[in-house]
Amino acid sequence: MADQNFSKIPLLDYSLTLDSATKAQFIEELRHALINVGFLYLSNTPVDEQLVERLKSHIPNLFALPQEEKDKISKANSPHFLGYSRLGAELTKGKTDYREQFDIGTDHVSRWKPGDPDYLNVWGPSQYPDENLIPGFRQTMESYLSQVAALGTTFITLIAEALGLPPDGLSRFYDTPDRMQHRGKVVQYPVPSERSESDQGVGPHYDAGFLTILLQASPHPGLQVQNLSGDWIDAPPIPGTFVINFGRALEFATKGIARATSHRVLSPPIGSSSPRYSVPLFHNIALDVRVRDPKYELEFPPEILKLRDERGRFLRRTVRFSVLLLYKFSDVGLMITLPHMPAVNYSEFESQPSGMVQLMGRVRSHPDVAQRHYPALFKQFFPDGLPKQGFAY
Ligand SMILES: O=C(O)CCC(=O)C(=O)O
Ligand SMILES: [Fe+2]
Repeated sequence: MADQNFSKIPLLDYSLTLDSATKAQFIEELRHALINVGFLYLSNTPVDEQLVERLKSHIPNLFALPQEEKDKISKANSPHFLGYSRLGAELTKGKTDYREQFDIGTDHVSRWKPGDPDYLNVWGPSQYPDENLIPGFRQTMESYLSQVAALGTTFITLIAEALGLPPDGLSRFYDTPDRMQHRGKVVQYPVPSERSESDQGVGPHYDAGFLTILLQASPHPGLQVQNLSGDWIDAPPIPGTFVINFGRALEFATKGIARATSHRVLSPPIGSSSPRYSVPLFHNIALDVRVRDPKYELEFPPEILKLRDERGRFLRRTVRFSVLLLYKFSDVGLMITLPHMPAVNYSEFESQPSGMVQLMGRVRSHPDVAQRHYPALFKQFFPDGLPKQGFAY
C-alpha cells in the first residue's frame, strides 16, 4: 500500500489523461493524492505557458502601482469582495498575515436582485487598475483565469473517476458555466523587516471549496503542507507546474474520502532580495448547493470507502490527538482575541448553502466591506463594531 503519511507532494502528469493507454495510471495516482495527501503538483496542463509567463511578468508592476491607484479599486467598493486589500489587513489564527492582494474573479454578472438572498451577490464583476498604468494586464489576467477555470472543470471529472464515480458524478454541484464564477487572487508576500516578529505569510488553514489551482509565480519556497503526523512538508515551486489542493466542501461532499489538508505560507527570509508571488484560483461550486443535503448525496464503491477507512484508522492511531489540539488552540486563540467571533473550520457546510458559506467567510475577512454592503450580517458577526483586522481563514 502507498505510504499514507506523506513526506513529498506527488507530481502528476496531466498529459497521461489524454491517452486511454495511460489514463488509468493517472487516475490511480490522483486517487492516492485525494485520499492520503490532499495536495499534488500537476505538469503538462493545457494552460498556455506563454500566457503564464506574461502574467508573471505583470505581477511586480501590479504591486508597484502607486498606493492611491491600488486604493481606487479597494475591496470596500465591491459588494462582491473583489478588489485590492492592503498589507496586514487579515489575521489567521490570531496572527497578522503579511500579504497584499488583488482578488479578481472570472467574468461574471451578478444575478442578485433586491429581495434575493444576500449570498447570490457574493459573485459579480471584478475591478481592474487603470489600463494605461499597466497595459495588457487585464486581458492577460482574464485569459489566465478562464484557462485555469476550464482546467478545473475538466479536473472535476477526473476527481469523480478517481473516486469510483462516472466522469459527470460531481456535476450536480455545478450550475451552467454562465452561472458560475471562480475566484482568483494575485498575492504578494513581502520580505519582512529586521524588526518583524513573525514569518507568517498566511497562517495554517484549510481552503473552503472543492479545489484550488495555485500558480507559484516566483521561485521562492515558503508554501508548506501538513502531513498526517502534523509535520510541515515543503511544497517549493516546480517550474511548469500548478499546485492543486482540495478544500473542505469536497471533503464534506465525499464523506471524508477526499482530504482537505492544512497548509501555510512562510514569508521570504529576512534579507531576501524580492517578494514571493502567487496566484491561487479557488474553483467554486454553485451558490445554492447545500453539500450535505440528501439530494446531493453520493454513493461510493466499497473499495473507495475502504481506502478512506484505512487512512482514518491510521489517522486516529497516530495523530488524532494533534489534529484535535490544532482545532482547540485555534478556538482558544480566537476566544482570547475576540470573544464573539465564531471559529471557522467550514463546518457551516453542514447546513448552509455554499454561497452563504462563501459570504460568511468574506464577512469575516473584510469586516469593513461587510459593514458597508451587508450591515445586518456585519452586526451578527461583529456586535461590538469594526475590528482592526479581518480574518483570512
Ligand atoms: O500563496 C500561496 O502559495 C498559497 C495561498 C493560500 O493557501 C491561500 O490563499 O489559500
Ligand atoms: Fe490556501
